[in-house]
Amino acid sequence: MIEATLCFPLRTISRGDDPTADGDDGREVLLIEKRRGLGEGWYNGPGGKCEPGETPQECAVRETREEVGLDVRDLEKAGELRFLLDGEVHTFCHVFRTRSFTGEPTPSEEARPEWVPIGDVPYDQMWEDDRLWLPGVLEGKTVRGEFRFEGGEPLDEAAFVDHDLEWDVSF
Ligand SMILES: Nc1[nH]c(=O)nc2c1ncn2[C@H]1C[C@H](O)[C@@H](COP(=O)(O)OP(=O)(O)OP(=O)(O)O)O1
Repeated sequence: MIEATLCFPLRTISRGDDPTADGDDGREVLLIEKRRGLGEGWYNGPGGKCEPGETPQECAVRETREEVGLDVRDLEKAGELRFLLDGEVHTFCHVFRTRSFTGEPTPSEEARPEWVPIGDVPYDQMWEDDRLWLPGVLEGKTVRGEFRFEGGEPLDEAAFVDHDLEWDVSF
């Protein structure tokens, strides 16, 4: 089983009196377009696999720095997601969000970062499960979820079959 993390940096930008602004109040999330590894070509939060001896929080901080050059702090745990492949736990993923960070998002070999209004998150270019749990996470909720895939490795080519979700959990 792989233990992994995802981190969603959030900010609110001022849109002034822009009449074309939509209903997300200038709230944005930093997504990456993943350039290699699992989920290559899709959007996600920065993140990756935990290294031995590392806490999930430390992993999320390290991966965000490595992938997009942003130093995140004060991470808030927002979710625990279990991704099952053919009945076995493939990845256990800790999800964090934060409004505290320093630095400017910078592309790396692994990722191209992009600030996205939370109403414009490109769910059709993401893992199929994301549309089920990410909107709530971006609204400040906590979630525990299990997502079942079938069809063998790699996970990102397997079929998403079904899921269970529990909201407002404590960690
Ligand atoms: N079903 C799914 N939905 C989702 O949103 N993210 C998923 C997912 N399954 C895996 N992930 C994420 C969790 C984690 O951030 C990442 C793990 O992918 P990888 O194993 O390719 O990690 P990395 O590319 O960061 O590799 P390392 O740099 O070697 O850790 O994929």
